[in-house]
Amino acid sequence: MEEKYETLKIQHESPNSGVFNLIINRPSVSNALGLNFFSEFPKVLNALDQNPIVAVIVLSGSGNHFCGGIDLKSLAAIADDNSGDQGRTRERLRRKIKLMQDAITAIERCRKPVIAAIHGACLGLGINIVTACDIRYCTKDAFFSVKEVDLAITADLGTLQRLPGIVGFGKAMELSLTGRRFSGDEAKELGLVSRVFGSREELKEGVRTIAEGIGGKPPLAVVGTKAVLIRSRDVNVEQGLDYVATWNSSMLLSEDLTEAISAQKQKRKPTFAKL
Ligand SMILES: CC/C=C\C=C\CC(=O)SCCNC(=O)CCNC(=O)[C@H](O)C(C)(C)COP(=O)(O)OP(=O)(O)OC[C@H]1O[C@@H](n2cnc3c(N)ncnc32)[C@H](O)[C@@H]1OP(=O)(O)O
Repeated sequence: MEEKYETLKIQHESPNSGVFNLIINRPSVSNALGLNFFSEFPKVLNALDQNPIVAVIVLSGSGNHFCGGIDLKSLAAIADDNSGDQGRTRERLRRKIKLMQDAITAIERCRKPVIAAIHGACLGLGINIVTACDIRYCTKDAFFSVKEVDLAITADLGTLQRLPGIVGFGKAMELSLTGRRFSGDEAKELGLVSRVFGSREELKEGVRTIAEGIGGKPPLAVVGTKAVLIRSRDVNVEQGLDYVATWNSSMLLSEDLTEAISAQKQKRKPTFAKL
């Protein structure tokens, strides 16, 4: 994790903390992201996932905005490939889109919770990213837009699949067809974010406290809750219950369980081994 990245920065909250800040780091272009983001992001998330010190990841943006969307300069490079036969050209583009989708889905594949802390603009690609996150918070001055439709793009990196489950089908349709801007307060009303903070400092501090809280919980139960909720979203109740039965039949009996129960009885703070 010492590696340098072009689009991202990693900060450990403090030496004793399980919270790591993953920061989108292209402030000079409002954190607009090009192709290199899609190769760096899943690599970094996987490294954080595999690192036992990491309990929770907080995703934020440097500079004035969370994410100004796809880098409009690189959008042309993604789509502008007309070499060779049409079939092969289209198949190449399909593969590129699938790789970009996988980069966003890496958030869900990461076992550790990923919390989005959003300030300023969260546009297009930004919405694809935050809808894949496990929890979202924002500042009062944050603004959002499912902007793809205005650029003649059918959003293809997850917004149309994940947003309806978060805000409801009708609202997702309205936001995606109009591409209209909406505020942090409306995002809260819609259920897109869980809480709105008055300033960026308050967002940072509030999210850090929440992340530290989750980071202090039994790690097996935290990763289990994320895995089972995401799985249950995509299958029916019976299949979801079957999945959690199998999950718990292999992971319920753990030292975490003994420690959690003892600590509660003894009215002390529990300590858990890292994952
Ligand atoms: C296969 C397809 C996959 C994914 C597709 C995703 C679709 C999308 O993401 S759609 C959304 C695309 N984004 C936009 O349309 C946003 C355009 N930008 C803005 O609206 C504004 O710049 C802003 C983000 C709201 C920021 O406004 P402000 O704070 O007033 O700063 P500016 O002076 O406007 O911008 C500063 C600097 O950033 C550059 N920039 C902003 N956004 C982008 C972008 N998306 N791509 C490239 N560059 C961007 C802007 O040009 C400025 O740079 P200068 O060098 O100073 O010009």
